Amino acid sequence: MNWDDAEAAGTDTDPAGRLVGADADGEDSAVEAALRPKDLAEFVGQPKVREQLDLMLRAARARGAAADHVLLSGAPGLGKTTLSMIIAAEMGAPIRITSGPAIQHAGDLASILSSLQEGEVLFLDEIHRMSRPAEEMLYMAMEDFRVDVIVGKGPGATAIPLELPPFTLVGATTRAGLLPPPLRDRFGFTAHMEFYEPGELEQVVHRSARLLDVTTDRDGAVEIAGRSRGTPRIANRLLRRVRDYAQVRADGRITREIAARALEVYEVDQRGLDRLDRAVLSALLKLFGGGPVGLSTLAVAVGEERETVEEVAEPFLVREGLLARTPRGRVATPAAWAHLGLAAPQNAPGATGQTGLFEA
Ligand SMILES: Nc1ncnc2c1ncn2[C@@H]1O[C@H](COP(=O)(O)OP(=O)(O)OP(=O)(O)O)[C@@H](O)[C@H]1O
Repeated sequence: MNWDDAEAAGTDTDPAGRLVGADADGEDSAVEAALRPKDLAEFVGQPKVREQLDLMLRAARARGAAADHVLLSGAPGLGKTTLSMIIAAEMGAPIRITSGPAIQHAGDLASILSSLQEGEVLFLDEIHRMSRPAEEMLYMAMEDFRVDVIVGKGPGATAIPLELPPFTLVGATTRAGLLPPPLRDRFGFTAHMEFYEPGELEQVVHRSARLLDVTTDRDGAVEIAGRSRGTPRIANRLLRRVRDYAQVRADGRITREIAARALEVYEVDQRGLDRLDRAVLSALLKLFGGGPVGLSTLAVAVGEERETVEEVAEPFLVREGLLARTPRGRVATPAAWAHLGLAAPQNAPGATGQTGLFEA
């Protein structure tokens, strides 16, 4: 598993209710629809993806043809579902939404494909989790707009070809590396969604605040954006919690001070680390002098499962440059000491003469 995959996989297992988890929770699903940008112009950030998609969609529209199949990869909460809806809206086409885990049999896919209208967008979330037979059926559907429906079983089984109307498949995955090359190659356009810059998240916060009818000044938005781990879904969720605080404990307006106080209550620090992230870092620094220490030992020290530390806390700590996974164990970087306000001892990893540790 490479680091990107680890980050993506990690967020799949976010404990329910984790304020800084990137997966959608029940409350998110309810409000996300209202906060989703409706067209490319409203979609914040990802300038390259936007420009490339814009060109592709304009050209398809001019030709009066269905757009090419699109593969969107990237961590949860970065806007893959939103973009798929925008693609449909820009093409003036209806959209059908399903996911890999929902398609366990080729027959499930055949019934969806055979009911598509001409030009319809089929959004297939978590496409890497589709069953093998369904995946193979999809190859032909994507390339030739045709599927073979197998009728009967054993030696008497026959394949009945079924023509499909031209459609656009938008596949989304957190794990592009897991897609078999024949599937990946059938997408005419592939986009990797990056984490958002603080300035972009600030725009997301302003936009959502407007839609939620809450007033935030510039510094308030900056404060929320800085704690949102590069992810619009988290920015929107933190905004909602700060709004609650502003309504109950202040006059309803969001300023830097209100945002900081609110997120202190919810234990999300200036860099977006929550209680679990800080517990891992704190154990690594205070109990093990910054490491190296084995994952199992670290997990016991924080009273969590090994998988929770590895898949939920570590990916973000690695991305932030606070923790490194080395062949000899987990190691805190000099930035970790600084973040927790501790002085690194002379012999801490990263101090003079110890740098080799960080080469994994
Ligand atoms: N570029 C953006 N501009 C403004 N809001 C955004 C942007 N990207 C995502 N959002 C908001 O973040 C929320 C999550 O986005 P979305 O559901 O599209 O993410 P996703 O990548 O599909 O996540 P998952 O992989 O969990 O399905 C939505 O409410 C959406 O409004």
